[in-house]
Amino acid sequence: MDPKSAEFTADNPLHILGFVFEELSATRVSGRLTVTDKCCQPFKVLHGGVSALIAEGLASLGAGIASGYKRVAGVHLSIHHIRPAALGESVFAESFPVSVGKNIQVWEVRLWKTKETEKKKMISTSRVTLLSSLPVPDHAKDSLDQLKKFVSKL
Ligand SMILES: CC(C)(COP(=O)(O)OP(=O)(O)OC[C@H]1O[C@@H](n2cnc3c(N)ncnc32)[C@H](O)[C@@H]1OP(=O)(O)O)[C@@H](O)C(=O)NCCC(=O)NCCSC(=O)c1cc(O)c2ccccc2c1O
Repeated sequence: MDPKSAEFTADNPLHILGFVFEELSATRVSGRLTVTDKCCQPFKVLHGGVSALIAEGLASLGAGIASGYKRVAGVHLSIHHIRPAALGESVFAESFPVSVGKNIQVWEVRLWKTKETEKKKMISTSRVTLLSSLPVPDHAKDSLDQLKKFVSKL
C-alpha cells in the first residue's frame, strides 16, 4: 500500500479526518489535510485540538522511527495558533527533530496554509516532547512492522 494513499492508517484519528502522509522518516514527517466540517470549531475554522492532534501524531511517528521502532509516549505538547485555517483550505504539516536522545526526543511541528497563489503562511507551531525508549507490547508489533515496511519503501 502506498503511504500517500487514503487507505494508509499510520494514525487512526488522523486517517478519520482525511490526513494523507507524504514523508515518513527519522528526520522528517509530513502530510496534507483539507479543512472539512469534521475538523472545524463552530466558527468554521480548523479546531485547535486538530492542529495539536496532527502535531502529536507526526512527532510520535518520527520519534518512533528515530528510536529504531521502540514504543514512544508523548509527555508534553505546546502549541501556538498563529492564524486560522478556514473550512475548505489546504493545510501542509511538517515535522522534524530538534533533539534525539536515548530516552527523550523533542520534535517541532509546523502547519502551513498552502494556497498556490500565495506565499506559505504559518497556521501553528508546536513542540512535542516524547519518551522514546519503551519496549513494544506484543499487541503493537504488527503495526510497527507495517510502519517499517512503509518507511523502507520511501
Ligand atoms: C489570535 C489572533 C487573532 C491574533 O492575531 P494578532 O492580532 O496577534 O496578529 P495579526 O494581526 O498579525 O494576525 C495574524 C493572523 O490572524 C488572523 N486574524 C487576525 N485578526 C483576526 C480576526 N479578527 N478574525 C479572524 N482572523 C484574524 C489573520 O488571518 C492574520 O493572518 P494574515 O494571513 O492576515 O497575516 C491570531 O493569532 C489568530 O487568528 N490565530 C489563530 C487562532 C485559531 O485559529 N485558534 C484555533 C482554533 S480555536 C478553537 O479551537 C475552538 C474550539 C472550540 O471547541 C470552540 C468552541 C466554541 C467556541 C469557540 C471554539 C474555538 O474557537
